[in-house]
Amino acid sequence: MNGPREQGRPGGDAADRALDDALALANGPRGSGPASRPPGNDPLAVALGHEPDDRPEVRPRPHGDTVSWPEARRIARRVGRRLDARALPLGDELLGMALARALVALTDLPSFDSSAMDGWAVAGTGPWRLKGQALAGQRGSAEALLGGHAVRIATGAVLPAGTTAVLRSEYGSVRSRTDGEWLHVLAPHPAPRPGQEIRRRGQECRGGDELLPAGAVVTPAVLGLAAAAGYDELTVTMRPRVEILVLGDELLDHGPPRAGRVRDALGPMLPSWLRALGADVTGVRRLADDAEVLYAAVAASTADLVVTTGGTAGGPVDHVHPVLAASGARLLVDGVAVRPGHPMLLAELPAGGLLAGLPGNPLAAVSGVLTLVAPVLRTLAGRPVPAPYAAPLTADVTGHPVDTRLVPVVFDDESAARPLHFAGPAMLRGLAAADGMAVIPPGGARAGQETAVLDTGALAPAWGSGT
Ligand SMILES: Nc1nc2c(c(=O)[nH]1)N[C@H]1C(S)=C(S)[C@@H](COP(=O)(O)OP(=O)(O)OC[C@H]3O[C@@H](n4cnc5c(N)ncnc54)[C@H](O)[C@@H]3O)O[C@H]1N2
Ligand code: MOO
Repeated sequence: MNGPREQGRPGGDAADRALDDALALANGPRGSGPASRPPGNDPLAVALGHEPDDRPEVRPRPHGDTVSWPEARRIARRVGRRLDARALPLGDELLGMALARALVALTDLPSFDSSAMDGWAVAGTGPWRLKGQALAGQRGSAEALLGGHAVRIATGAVLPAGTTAVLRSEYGSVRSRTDGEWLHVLAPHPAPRPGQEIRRRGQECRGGDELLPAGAVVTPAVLGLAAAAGYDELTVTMRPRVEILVLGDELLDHGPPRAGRVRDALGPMLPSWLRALGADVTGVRRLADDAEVLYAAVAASTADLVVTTGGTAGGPVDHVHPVLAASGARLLVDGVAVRPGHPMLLAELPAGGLLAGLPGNPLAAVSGVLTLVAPVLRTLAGRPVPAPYAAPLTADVTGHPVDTRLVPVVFDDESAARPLHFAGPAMLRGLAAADGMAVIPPGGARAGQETAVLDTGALAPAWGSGT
């Protein structure tokens, strides 16, 4: 606040003070936590399957019993349990993890009265006899400042007892006289008010105050706050361990598509996407279209969530359903009324892990990430349900008669959502240019209609809230 243009500006300090007071008080003593859970009657939250839900356990579904898109999201949110918590040292590894316990202030912050400016700590009215100096990091002087005395002081230095105000350096001048150095207020600045430029102990919080609630996602700012508050480690919910199995004999891992074969688009895309949603991706394996190979891979996996791609439909080499049946898995979602992506599924494996079966068409697989994988990961990782986001559409979007559609959109200058072309189930061209996926209800949506938009993570860093 005291940049070069502020220097010597009469009245500038009053403006600074008003702003400082406003900033200190803006969020009240509780601060602002992560997005609070949307209330149960918020239609947008209901449309996204976000509303609070205390129904009993999710039941297995008969084969092929398609559920609505919001219901699939609700089921996915409720099937897993929050993973164990662990204390980890303050560092990058924590980014994107959720606090398992509230972050509670260990001490008052600031923990001592200090100077907010470089200048002089003064006691009483001036001119002041000047003696000594106090620097940041030094223990406070044992000697109290007497009335009519001043000491040179640096920003952040402990305030000597007896200080009534700090005069910032650009507002004062020191004159040498035979009886020593004397500090005067430089005209036209007023004499400092009692308490001026003093950073009081406990201004930001008192020891024991909740700085952030449990569930808050660790961001760079949270790391900074935790360090400032004196933490060396944070107790966070473990990242869900995810194994990705990419199925399909037709897939190539290098060079252009050729001879009836296509490049694997999901192996390169899914790991970073799932990491951005809080997962620890333990492996990505390409598997042949062979039921025994898939059975063995699923049986051997110790991941919290196995994600398969391809093989969910009823084609001659679509082995996901038969392998799940042979494994004794419980199908929790078997088909969702959404385009693209309707053959997606979610199952509980006998050993307790979960399996999300994503369709092979690449945009359909992304639909499965947004519908099933993101809510499952959020629950396992203890992350809060993000606040729903809606934007008006710039154009009519044709709907499916009974299914929800997910359509890639880009935000225009007015933050309206413009539907993109090249949004077929096998295409990624629209998605790659998109800011998010609009949720088009059955029957379609008109231009100007407020529509929920899911974050597709184009700009979201690894600690982003996900969808
Ligand atoms: N008789 C029916 N056939 C299909 C139906 C249906 O309801 N009845 N649904 C269609 C829909 S919709 C989808 S989506 C797909 C889902 O099929 P699968 O999950 O079994 O996927 P695959 O058959 O293995 O592959 C579909 C398509 O995607 C290509 N693919 C697969 N993996 C990748 C990858 N990693 N990278 C790029 N492309 C990939 C694959 O080559 C196929 O072209 O079923 C429809 N059929
Ligand atoms: O589920 Mo498929 O989505 O339309 O390609």
